[in-house]
Amino acid sequence: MISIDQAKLLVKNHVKPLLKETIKPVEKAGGYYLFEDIYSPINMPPFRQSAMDGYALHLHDNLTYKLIGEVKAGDNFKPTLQPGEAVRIFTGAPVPDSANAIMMQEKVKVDATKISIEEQLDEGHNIRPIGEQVKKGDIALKKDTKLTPASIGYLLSLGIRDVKVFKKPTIAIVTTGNELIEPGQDLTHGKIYESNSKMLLSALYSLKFYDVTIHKVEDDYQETVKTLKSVVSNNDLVIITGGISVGDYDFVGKALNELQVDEVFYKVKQKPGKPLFFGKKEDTSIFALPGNPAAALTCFYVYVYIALQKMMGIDDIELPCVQAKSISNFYKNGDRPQFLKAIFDNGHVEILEGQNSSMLQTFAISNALVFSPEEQNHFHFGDFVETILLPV
Ligand SMILES: Nc1nc2c(c(=O)[nH]1)N[C@H]1C(S)=C(S)[C@@H](COP(=O)(O)OP(=O)(O)OC[C@H]3O[C@@H](n4cnc5c(N)ncnc54)[C@H](O)[C@@H]3O)O[C@H]1N2
Ligand code: MOO
Repeated sequence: MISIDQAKLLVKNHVKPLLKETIKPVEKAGGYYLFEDIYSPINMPPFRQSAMDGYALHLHDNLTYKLIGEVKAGDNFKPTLQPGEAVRIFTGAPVPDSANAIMMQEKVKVDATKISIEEQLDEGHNIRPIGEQVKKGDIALKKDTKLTPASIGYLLSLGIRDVKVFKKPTIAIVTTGNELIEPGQDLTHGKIYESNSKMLLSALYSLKFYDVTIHKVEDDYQETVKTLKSVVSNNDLVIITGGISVGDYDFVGKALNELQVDEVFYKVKQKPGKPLFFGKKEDTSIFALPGNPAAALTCFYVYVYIALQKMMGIDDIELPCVQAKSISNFYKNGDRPQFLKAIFDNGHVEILEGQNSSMLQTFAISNALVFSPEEQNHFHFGDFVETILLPV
């Protein structure tokens, strides 16, 4: 059995960045990382733009101007202004070449075709220059930039419709067990509702990994081999739950062995999630998480998360961890280091009841996992504890 730190390091060392590219419509590229620098195809703004509703002026040394016309947003109208002339203008409208300042309308008195302004203006006042944000041909966004709603808006404002981004992994989730039935079916004796697959799917979606398929196998060796063979050869990442312990019907380990998946580790000294398996077959990473739902989700956040980040080429690859003040007393049984379901709030953390690896009831209201190291078997109210913040 290896330690948690050894297991994390093995995941970090064995998972390589995918470095594959794909082209996405900009609006569907949120959460992806740019595969290459993007050069701006246009100046932004593309023309001298008015920043205010008001009057565009050809400045002279007097506070009175002659009004000679109007330019609205969207107009392709280019009046020529002599010194001392003005046009009515609106926010976003193209400023005539011969106008060199805009006075906001609140500071203008209008008298038919004459206007007077309160004070002299500097050249360029309230005019957004051409290319103020980015110039045509300059780098708009650099390779490796993560696309956010703002960067998507920015790229669209430059007229860019598709972007080349790093491909995200293709992921298969596999559940195992004869006892599993779908919500909606009758709960006959001995059966339970299958929850791990969509719980993990939802965790993947919340991290913006969408290329995910779900596969279900019964506790049957041949069926397990057949399904695992197919998913291992067709995905970058395989996440199996259940069937990895030592029972007579736990076929996952044997099947992975038959498929010549290289075992990187099996069994980690931790609670929950002791029978965690991690292996590789060529470039595919394979995790077999324990079937117990809270153990499966904890292992997802602690280990699978690292693999996902590594595949995306991200260096800062663990979930954020802070020191928080415990508002609970906690006593640990046994010597395994433990991840504890908890609620973090403004520097304080409450360790919840129901820490058993089969229980989601308190995980359902958790937003953090408190780490209880091997050597520490209790926490008291007021102690500072290592707290992993979950992306929920
Ligand atoms: N003799 C031993 N028995 C067990 C050991 C051990 O060391 N020696 N370890 C225990 C620990 S710790 C864990 S964790 C479990 C892990 O077992 P498996 O990974 O083989 O998981 P299963 O037995 O298939 O399932 C465990 C539990 O979880 C439920 N389950 C499974 N899949 C789902 C799903 N998709 N949705 C909802 N619930 C699921 C399943 O019904 C079981 O109740 O082994 C211990 N045993
Ligand atoms: O390792 Mo298991 O997840 O403790 O129940």
